[in-house]
Amino acid sequence: MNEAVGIDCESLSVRHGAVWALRDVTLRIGSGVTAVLGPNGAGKSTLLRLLATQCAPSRGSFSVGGLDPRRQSDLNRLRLDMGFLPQRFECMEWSSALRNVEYSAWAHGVAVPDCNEAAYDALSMVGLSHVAGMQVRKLSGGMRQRLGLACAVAHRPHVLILDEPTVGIDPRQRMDIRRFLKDYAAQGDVIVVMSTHIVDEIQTLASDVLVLDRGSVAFRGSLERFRSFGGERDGLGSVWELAYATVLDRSEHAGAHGSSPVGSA
Ligand SMILES: Nc1ncnc2c1ncn2[C@@H]1O[C@H](COP(=O)(O)OP(=O)(O)OP(=O)(O)O)[C@@H](O)[C@H]1O
Repeated sequence: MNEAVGIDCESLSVRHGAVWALRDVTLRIGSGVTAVLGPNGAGKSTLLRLLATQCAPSRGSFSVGGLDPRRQSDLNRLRLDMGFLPQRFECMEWSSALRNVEYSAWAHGVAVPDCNEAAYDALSMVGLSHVAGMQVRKLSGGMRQRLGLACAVAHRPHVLILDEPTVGIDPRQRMDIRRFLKDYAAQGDVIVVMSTHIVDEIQTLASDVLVLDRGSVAFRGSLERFRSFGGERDGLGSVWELAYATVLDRSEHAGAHGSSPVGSA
């Protein structure tokens, strides 16, 4: 995969009964880290699950580097080059952390003799080498989250889809994970799409920002452009939180008046 490669979404929509969890999302996600923000229920997890090929859209389509997941051969290739950390990470509770990561590496096409080294590398990357032999059920919540990240990256995918990867993790470990993700994305031909409610963490990590609101794109643009909505600090929130609030306010206003959302692309 090269620099020009990205994820192209065309009118992506997901409907659950009467609820449109995602509505006509058309955008391109390039290499680097794209942070996905939005209120509870905005459609972030739905979008990430779609991109991770865990579900199909009700309408619309997307492709990754020209691979169209509607074609079985493309889907197979795509899944081997993709890592996904879902919001609720499930794994083999009675097996060791190492076994779980080895399994994930193997399931993503790593040759059997290489799985052990790949798993150790991944555990080391997320700071879990010291619990490699421990049963997963004995890990703390934050350790589990990091294990999920290790499973997602063990096969060194070019596309990494992460649903709130830093939730429940203490501040120091959060910093380590941000550093890890930044380094991972800096390989140049890697696409990282991650959702977060910790708006401030995007400044150290993201190159691009996507804000969803009620299933639609409320903002899509560079980190710098997003920041320009932040104005001056008023003591209640950081410039990033203010930018987020401004974008959502404008999105609500635009929705109420039937005009285009802020900065959508
Ligand atoms: N399986 C489902 N059945 C019915 N409705 C669903 C289902 N999954 C999601 N939804 C609805 O779709 C909308 C988007 O949900 P989604 O989980 O994508 O939001 P989110 O932005 O990830 O929220 P959060 O920040 O709380 O994780 C919500 O209204 C949710 O209730």
